[in-house]
Amino acid sequence: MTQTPKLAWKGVTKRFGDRAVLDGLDLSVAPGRSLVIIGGSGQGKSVTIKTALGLMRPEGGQIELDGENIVGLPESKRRKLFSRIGVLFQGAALFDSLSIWENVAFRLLNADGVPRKQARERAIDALEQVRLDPAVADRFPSELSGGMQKRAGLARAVVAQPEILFFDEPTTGLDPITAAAINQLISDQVRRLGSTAVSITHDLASAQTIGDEIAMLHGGKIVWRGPAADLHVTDNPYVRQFVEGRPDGPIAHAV
Ligand SMILES: Nc1ncnc2c1ncn2[C@@H]1O[C@H](COP(=O)(O)OP(=O)(O)OP(=O)(O)O)[C@@H](O)[C@H]1O
Repeated sequence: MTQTPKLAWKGVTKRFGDRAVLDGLDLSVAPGRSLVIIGGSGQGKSVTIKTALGLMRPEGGQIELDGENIVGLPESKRRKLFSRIGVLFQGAALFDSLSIWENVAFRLLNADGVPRKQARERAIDALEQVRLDPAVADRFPSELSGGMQKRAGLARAVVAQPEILFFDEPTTGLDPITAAAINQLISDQVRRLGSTAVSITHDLASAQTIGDEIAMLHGGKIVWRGPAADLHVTDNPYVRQFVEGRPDGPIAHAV
């Protein structure tokens, strides 16, 4: 018997005006696996994640978590579902007016009703997991470098030990060395928690560090999927053009 995927998009369609950004998207990720979605700008990578988070509602298809459709869940059920999910948004998305520990513990304090003292301890543990000094806990986001903010965002994503982690362009705006450190931390945390991970990135080095598997989204569908190591050997024309950064090829003709 085949294993039920942790998360699956089944025939998902999402339109904006006349354009179907997702056009019958079929994609799934098995429990404990890390899937990275690559693809050109505007191809619907963020929309794919937003539909799974319930931030955008698809017009067609199903999105299944552990085999159960989660499209159109009422708010109370959606909130419950969120307690099983951690997200690192592009730009870390920390609240400027909250200290770092309050940012990291936001969900514990505001959704899970964890007392402040205990929430602070858990936040500091999570900061240590991402190699941030406990002294950072009482500082504010504006006092941290971009790389440290990403680490704090990662600590917030993992603090409640989620079953599923989403990473939206986790290394955008970082220098290559800091980006490599963040990729390694992401990979370590996903493995430590045994979580299922879905990431989107433009950065191929990032895709190969954090992904067991890579899927390429183009024209609202997955045009290639394979083990991360195959990215550089597949002869799929979409992947070849993307990896080699060539302006000519099926991607240029399709847009
Ligand atoms: N709320 C919205 N209203 C209208 N159009 C939208 C909305 N959100 C996304 N789109 C459109 O959907 C398409 C896909 O957007 P999306 O952000 O998912 O692309 P992406 O693959 O993540 O691109 P990038 O790599 O540039 O971030 C784009 O053409 C975008 O303009």
